[in-house]
Amino acid sequence: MDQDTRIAVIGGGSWATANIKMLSDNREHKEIFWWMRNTDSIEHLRRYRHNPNYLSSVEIKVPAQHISSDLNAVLAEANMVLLNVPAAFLKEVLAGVSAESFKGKKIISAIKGFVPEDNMIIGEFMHKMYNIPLSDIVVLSGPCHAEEVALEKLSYLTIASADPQLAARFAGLINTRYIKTNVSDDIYGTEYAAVLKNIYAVASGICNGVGYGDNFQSVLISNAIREILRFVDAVHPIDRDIKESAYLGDLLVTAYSQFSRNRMFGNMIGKGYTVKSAQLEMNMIAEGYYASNSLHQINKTYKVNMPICRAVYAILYEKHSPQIEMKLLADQLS
Ligand SMILES: NC(=O)C1=CN([C@@H]2O[C@H](COP(=O)(O)OP(=O)(O)OC[C@H]3O[C@@H](n4cnc5c(N)ncnc54)[C@H](OP(=O)(O)O)[C@@H]3O)[C@@H](O)[C@H]2O)C=CC1
Ligand SMILES: O=C(CO)COP(=O)(O)O
Repeated sequence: MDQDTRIAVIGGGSWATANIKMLSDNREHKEIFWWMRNTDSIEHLRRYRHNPNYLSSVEIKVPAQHISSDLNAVLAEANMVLLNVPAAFLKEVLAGVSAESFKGKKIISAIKGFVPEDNMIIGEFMHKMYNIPLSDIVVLSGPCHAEEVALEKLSYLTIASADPQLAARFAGLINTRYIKTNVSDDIYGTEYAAVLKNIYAVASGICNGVGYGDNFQSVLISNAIREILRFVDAVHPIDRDIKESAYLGDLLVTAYSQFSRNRMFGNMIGKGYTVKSAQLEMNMIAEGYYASNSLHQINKTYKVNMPICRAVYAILYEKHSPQIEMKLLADQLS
């Protein structure tokens, strides 16, 4: 791979802002370009060097002329593309982009969600829709919340690719004093686990919202990791240790953290908010809501026993009572 790194970050939310910070703080030479849809935010960033709406304390060091709402222009500058828009909007954002625009570029997905209409993880979607070779795809996963990156709290990222050299190369571009990196070749398992844990974080929030305590939550989460293992083993059976940070760690941080949007969203649902009112209240993305529906569709093929995901789907999409569903679920956990 050429060492001249020109990386485009696509997305303007919290995690994109955190990724910009990590890439900027990392010492390896690189040029960074940034696409976001919000032109007011771009103006603000150019003048004041802070993203007005997400992680606004973070100082942005990307040159003003490298920040743009013209996606094709930003892609044209880059040889690496870090995708970071919520999965539900990825197709819409990429609507005017051809496979040619991605040709020869390395694609890093920092998204933790399914493309809704296609029910595909992002790596699979980019491979199938844009002909990106699997060996040019990198999955960037946690456990890591954007808010703690802003505070420079020590965090670990997992970087998965079928090409170990590419994974190591990207790790070398993002590690810093406060970011350590693990590399993995489990692109499917890393991505599926990162998407599924959002559904369990919603479940964790729902339980809290309806009044269950820490004792029950620990049982819920130990059952959740078994569900994740059953699912990833069914979809992509390889030898993996589910206790590694990319799987168990990401589940734990999202299910327990004060910063988790999925948990926050679930908590509101448990307290009786409708999906719409919870989404409006948050003003941030809870991927677990969309993932719940896609997982329900995907699992019609695999038929994995996933009672927690089934309960979350019933609450979010079939309008079942959170109290009753959680009571029914409690009888199935051990
Ligand atoms: N936050 C985190 O700690 C982490 C997040 N991730 C993942 O990163 C991805 C992005 O999440 P995150 O940055 O946190 O998101 P945020 O909730 O911080 O921000 C939401 C983003 O979505 C954009 N958006 C909202 N509606 C639309 C739309 N209709 N079309 C296009 N874009 C839209 C917003 O743009 P605008 O401001 O213009 O409305 C904004 O950039 C998700 O897959 C998430 O799971 C992964 C690891 C950690
Ligand atoms: O993926 C995350 C942490 O690893 C972020 O989770 P939330 O979207 O629930 O905040």
